[in-house]
Amino acid sequence: MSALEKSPETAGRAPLMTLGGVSQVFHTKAGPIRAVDNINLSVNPGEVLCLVGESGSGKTTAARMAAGLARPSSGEVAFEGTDIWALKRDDFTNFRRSVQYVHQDPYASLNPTRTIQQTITAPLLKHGVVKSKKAAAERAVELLTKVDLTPAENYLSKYPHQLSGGQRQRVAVARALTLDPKLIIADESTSMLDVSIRISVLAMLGRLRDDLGVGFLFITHDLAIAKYFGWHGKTAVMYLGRIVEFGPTPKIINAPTHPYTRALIDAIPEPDPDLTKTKGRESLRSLEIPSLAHLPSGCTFHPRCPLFEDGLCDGAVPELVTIRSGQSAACHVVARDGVAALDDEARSDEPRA
Ligand SMILES: Nc1ncnc2c1ncn2[C@@H]1O[C@H](COP(=O)(O)OP(=O)(O)OP(=O)(O)O)[C@@H](O)[C@H]1O
Repeated sequence: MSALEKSPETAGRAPLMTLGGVSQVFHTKAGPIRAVDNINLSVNPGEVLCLVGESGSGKTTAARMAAGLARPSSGEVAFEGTDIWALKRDDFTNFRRSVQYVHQDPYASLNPTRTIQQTITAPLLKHGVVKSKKAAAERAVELLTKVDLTPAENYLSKYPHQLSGGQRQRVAVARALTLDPKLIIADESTSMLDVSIRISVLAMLGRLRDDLGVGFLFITHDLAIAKYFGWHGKTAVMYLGRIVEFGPTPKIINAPTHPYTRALIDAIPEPDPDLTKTKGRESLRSLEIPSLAHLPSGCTFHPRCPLFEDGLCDGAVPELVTIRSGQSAACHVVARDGVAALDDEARSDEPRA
């Protein structure tokens, strides 16, 4: 199944969000760089889609296009079946209300001169969600309680600098909920927090995911976090602007079919250092990530890939094709030989050359 195909239960309904053949080119001093290259993705109502990849793989650029914060160089971003860049002004405003972006660094996104109450009530009043300041204050208390900032009254008069990182992130989530979004885009929203706080914020987000039925586009560089948050959803793995593997999260974690996904999974540390898996790293031909300004030909993973075959992998760009039910990968060797190619690699210490 390609990233755009619909599952039987959603067939006939437009996905909530679709990125169709979307690219983003930035013109830099080093020349044009294709930060996102022709990606296809969709999120259905209430579904979690995790976008995973190393730093610089294009996750934030893709997320900003999904949120309507940046216009793609080519391709279509559709919300509930309609191209967002063809929407009339009022409809675009409604779209922006329906899709809320929760940023990695809440300190940068919360206004330092506004109290928490002002932060939460401003969008409620601006968009006419409530009729009076009193109703807005009551709703602020409800929303702060929803994100586990209790008793909420203790937080209303505080400023962002008086809160911890975890508390600020909860305020950012509460603010995102003010306009009853249908989709929340959470961009590395726990990566700056200490581990124990990260887990409690993730647990809170997980509860909202289950209780509110909101769709999530969940961006992380950490497959372990995608596993935790998106187990019942789908995961797309990005590498240098392209999607290299897509499928249900349990399949991506337990039975990855792209050598890059396997390397990412092998790099997840085990709690016991003696058990730390490093095999994937060892079998990579190079640890260096190529520059977007000078991309390798063909499959851009080929200079690092343990399955590299001369003339095949450095030729054409591999398409994302179904490898097994519901799971697709962009790898010439796996597309040709099936997952047996990966088993061969596991049996051999020597990379193919
Ligand atoms: N406005 C811009 N102008 C030029 N280059 C940009 C711009 N925004 C992003 N890039 C480049 O595009 C590439 C992808 O960046 P992006 O932030 O989308 O990646 P990412 O996967 O989200 O990484 P990170 O996890 O570090 O945020 C990077 O090489 C980045 O330097």
